[in-house]
Amino acid sequence: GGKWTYDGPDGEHHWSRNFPYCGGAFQSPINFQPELLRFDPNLLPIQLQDYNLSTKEQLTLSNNGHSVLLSLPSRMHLTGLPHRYSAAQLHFHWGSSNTPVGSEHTVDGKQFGAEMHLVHFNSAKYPNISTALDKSDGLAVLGVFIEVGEYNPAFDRFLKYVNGIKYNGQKVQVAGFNVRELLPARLDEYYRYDGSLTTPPCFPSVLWTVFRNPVSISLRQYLALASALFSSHAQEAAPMPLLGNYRKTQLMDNRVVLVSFQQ
Ligand SMILES: NS(=O)(=O)c1c(F)c(F)c(S(=O)(=O)CCO)c(N[C@H]2CCCc3ccccc32)c1F
Ligand SMILES: [Zn+2]
Repeated sequence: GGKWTYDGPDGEHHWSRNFPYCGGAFQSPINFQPELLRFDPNLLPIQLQDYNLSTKEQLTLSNNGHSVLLSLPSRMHLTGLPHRYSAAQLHFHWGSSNTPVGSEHTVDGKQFGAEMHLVHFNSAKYPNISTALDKSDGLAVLGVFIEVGEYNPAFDRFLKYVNGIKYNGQKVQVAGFNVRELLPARLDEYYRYDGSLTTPPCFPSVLWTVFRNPVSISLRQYLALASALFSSHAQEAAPMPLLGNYRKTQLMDNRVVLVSFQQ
């Protein structure tokens, strides 16, 4: 599909011209408004299978001009959801160096420093993510709020390589690690709703699970994301910093947000 950006003439208000679903219903992200939350006792703790990758495993860290992505082997998967969902990649959304707020989902209007997404596809029903992408039961994304605060050694497993992927199209190999360490302690406390990809093509195909509790990274780690990366290619004359790569919150369209926690 066509090129798209987060601001300017190809920014989010124009996405629906080339990507019709972006102007449709059940879009993400959303604001978690306390009065619209409903406790659901049937929401099970999320179970991570094979998340502890061997250091012999090689993962690809890449800059695709929209975010920084880490490829994940499909052997990694989730249970505790309506289907088995296999991992595909994780990526981030962040703000800028002088405005360290860039999460996509918000809680009662509060935006966090950044947000990590682990994209999975319904491997019980579809052979790969490409076939699952536009199916209503195709994807499950885990969202993790990130706060700027204490240093987080788990994030340095890959953040220390971002200088090798400063420009769009660049990739480096990083050693496998325990991806569980990137997630908050409580996998039983989360927001759950039906939504979409937050970037074009915006397919309404995502079962969202956003964990209640944020993780923290240091300001220096945050700046590795928010000041080291460019959306432009290396050889382009005018380098374009990759900043503010988050979509604004979308209409609820009569959706209810379920929560697995009570107080
Ligand atoms: N917030 S979000 O909705 O989770 C989300 C992003 F924000 C995001 F930027 C990406 S992207 O970097 O791939 C650039 C956009 O195509 C994705 N990719 C997904 C969907 C698109 C195709 C694809 C193919 C293989 C693996 C993952 C994906 C994404 F799902
Ligand atoms: Zn995302």
